[in-house]
Amino acid sequence: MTTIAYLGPAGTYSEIAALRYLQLIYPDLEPDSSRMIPYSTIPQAIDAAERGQVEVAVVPVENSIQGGVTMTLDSLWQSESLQIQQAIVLPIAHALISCAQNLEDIQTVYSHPQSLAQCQRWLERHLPKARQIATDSNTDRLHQVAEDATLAAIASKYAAEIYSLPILNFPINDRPDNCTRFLVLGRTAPTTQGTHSSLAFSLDRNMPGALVKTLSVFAERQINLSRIESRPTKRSLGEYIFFIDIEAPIADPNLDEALEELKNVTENLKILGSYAIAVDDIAIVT
Ligand SMILES: O=C(O)C(=O)C[C@]1(C(=O)O)C=C[C@@H](O)C=C1
Repeated sequence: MTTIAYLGPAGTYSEIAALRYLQLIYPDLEPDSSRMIPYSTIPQAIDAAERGQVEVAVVPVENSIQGGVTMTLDSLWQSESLQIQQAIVLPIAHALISCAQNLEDIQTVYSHPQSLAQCQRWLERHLPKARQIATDSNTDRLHQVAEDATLAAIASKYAAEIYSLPILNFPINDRPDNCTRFLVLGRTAPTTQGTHSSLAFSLDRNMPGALVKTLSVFAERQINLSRIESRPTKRSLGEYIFFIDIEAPIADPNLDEALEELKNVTENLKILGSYAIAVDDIAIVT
């Protein structure tokens, strides 16, 4: 059975996405966490898959409110062997978890920066005086929250359930349609037939119109792009890596031709994978 790295400790949305992945690849088995290994940060989980300590890592890549998860994008660009095996989109409904009797008793709220940002307006309205402390994951401080009624954490209902902690408010995300896309990353090519592909490339900054040239390679062939996002190369100001999602499998001859042409107009081109997307309206554990 597949071993999976995810952002821990137990109870994160990444764990829920990993359980969903197990359900997709072993539809006849009850998904269980025994082959899932929690890591403290997203780069550590990705690194474990890159080194072969686990078969795959399940990591968040994009949220509908906050956009790209930069740590994941940077690790993907640096990776030498990982391919996207599968994408999973999950609804994200946050709970305010605390042993406090009233909101007024809460002095500190812990959560991952993405989750704090997804609840920003609710926090400003209901907990204007509480300190917001960013943590490596949503479930990082749940043991402390269990022992001190002045503390709260933002995490899933599933997390509250597995740590046996009370939920003070639910849902507290600013938008009801909040959702996050997760990627399953592994060293082998995916076994299922892909529907989408992802690429990343850097450009020669001295080539005028370089970005337009890359985009017209797709436009000329009627290939639909569903996302374009940039990250700094970190070499110098004004140099970027572009991440592109394409609504076509890599085996599509039209895309194959486009990729050949793309090699001439990019400095460094990486094919990140061709994969299927599972979109869930309701998470298996909400
Ligand atoms: O997996 C988790 O629970 C996390 O803490 C990470 C994370 C993220 O980085 O986007 C995952 C999903 C939600 O969008 C909020 C936080």
